[in-house]
Amino acid sequence: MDYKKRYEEWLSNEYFGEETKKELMAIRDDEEEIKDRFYRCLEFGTAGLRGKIGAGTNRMNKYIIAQATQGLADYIVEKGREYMERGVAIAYDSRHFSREFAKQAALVLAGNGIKAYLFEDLRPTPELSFAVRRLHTAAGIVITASHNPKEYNGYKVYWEEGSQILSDIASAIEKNIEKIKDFSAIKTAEEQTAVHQGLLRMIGKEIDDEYMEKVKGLALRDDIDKNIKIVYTPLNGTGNIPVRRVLKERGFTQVTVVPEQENPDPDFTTVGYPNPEDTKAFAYAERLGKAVGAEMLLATDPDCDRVACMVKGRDGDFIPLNGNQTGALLIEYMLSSMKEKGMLPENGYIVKSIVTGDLGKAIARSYGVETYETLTGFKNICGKVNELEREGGCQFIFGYEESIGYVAGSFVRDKDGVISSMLLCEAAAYYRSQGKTLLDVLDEIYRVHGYYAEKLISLTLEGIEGQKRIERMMREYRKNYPVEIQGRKLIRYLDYERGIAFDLMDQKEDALDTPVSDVLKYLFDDGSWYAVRPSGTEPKIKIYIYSKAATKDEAWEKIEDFEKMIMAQLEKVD
Ligand SMILES: O=P(O)(O)OC[C@H]1O[C@H](O)[C@H](O)[C@@H](O)[C@@H]1O
Repeated sequence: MDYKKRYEEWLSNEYFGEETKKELMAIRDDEEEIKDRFYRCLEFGTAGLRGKIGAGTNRMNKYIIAQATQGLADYIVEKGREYMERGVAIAYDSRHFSREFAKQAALVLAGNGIKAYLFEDLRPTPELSFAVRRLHTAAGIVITASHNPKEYNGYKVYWEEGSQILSDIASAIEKNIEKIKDFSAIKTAEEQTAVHQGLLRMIGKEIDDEYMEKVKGLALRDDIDKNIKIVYTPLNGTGNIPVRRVLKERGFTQVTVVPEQENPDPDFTTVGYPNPEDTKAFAYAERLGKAVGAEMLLATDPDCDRVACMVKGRDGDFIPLNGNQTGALLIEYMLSSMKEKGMLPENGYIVKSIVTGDLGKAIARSYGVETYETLTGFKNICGKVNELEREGGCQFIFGYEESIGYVAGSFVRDKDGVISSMLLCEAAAYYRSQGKTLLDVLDEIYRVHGYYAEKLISLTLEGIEGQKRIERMMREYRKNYPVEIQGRKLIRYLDYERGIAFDLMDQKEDALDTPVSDVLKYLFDDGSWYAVRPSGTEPKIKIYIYSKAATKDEAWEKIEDFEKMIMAQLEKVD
């Protein structure tokens, strides 16, 4: 169906309310806007459905939520009675309409005879993963757009092991969605009826308490200096209550929370783009940090599955740590503490993505710990954990990505900003008791393993035109890529879409055993490499550049050379 037909259908079908029709009537003469809202239906990307809030098939609204949930409900019904009774746990964040969308999803499930466990108020995404495992539900839903700007919302789906669905279930749900030709076929229960029939149950404190105990159970040491001064910002999202609570219960007495960003604010008034990967999100925390003499700043993203930190440097300024550096520090802290305490398993492993740097892997190897790699997305990282758990014989220690997502332990199958905030504070407090900051420890790591540098470049290209240009860039780059960069020679490239790895030395092609994904990765003879891929959560093309050298300057020189060459190549594509 073309976009115009979809638009007309939404205007004429009685299922769509007056508000929606009014919103759509207002864009009647704006062809571009109609096209943008209706040229496609939202699809499951890196982290579920994600889009701008508004009326249309390419937008997030209660109809799209109902439609997606009907698709999920059909999938659960196909699985049988037992799955329907086990039901679905639902959480939501602080965004516009998150609460309403969560309720809508619960009522569609109930309308299909599936039990819904709805959190009474906003909760971090990882707690939903915990709830799925704890309540033994068939599935889970979180209404969140993570760190996207305020105009966005999203819909993440979890399956019974507590991790986000992979492409097999996502395409089964998408097929079910396609079958819904008429929105009025979606079954929705009345709230009262759902409660009365035992199909809608509220959950809250009991899950919080158990989750908290589990998180604290991951603590590795108590010989730490808990007087470390920390400034924390939940960026107006869901982290405020759980992160504060875990730090308090672990005995950290000097935690100050940024007051302007403490409470939920769907407009993210003080931060704009609430992504702690971007150091601008730390502006308020930095100011407060200087005023109170903090040694470390922490920021969780709005659904609190990710955390970033900044550490006070020698001159008093706060220095940001990127996801690769924080991951490396957490690996070093965890593995060295486990080793010291005789807790390091012989068959332990960590998981990272193919675009995450190699320093964590080098550290893990030095402790005899294996590293597995997956495609981008925590669903893939935790999917690997699920798979290895089924096979048995090895023990998961830590999973992480360069995009500041980390998890430890086995009770949450997603990245967890609460767990990682606790571990980061613990690590910082432990090293403080030895007179070191996390920056000092990072330097020690570089001295032992070599200097690793990395740069992530994201080009934002919005709308249909942007999407097309990203497609063109990927298509062109696939055919035309540099084989030499300032004397460094390309030795191997991997094309995850075509499922091949090509070795330039012996001109040999191997098949990759990873699922198909639009990612290109180029490896050079000096150990440097880079990858190019479209983002699955934002209208961006992402370029990840990595180098390793004996010194910092040398490592950065390489990054700059690579950046110039890659960007020149990409910018040729208009
Ligand atoms: O690079 P993108 O496709 O935008 O994904 C960025 C991040 O999005 C979500 O948070 C996923 O759970 C992460 O695993 C992923 O790294």
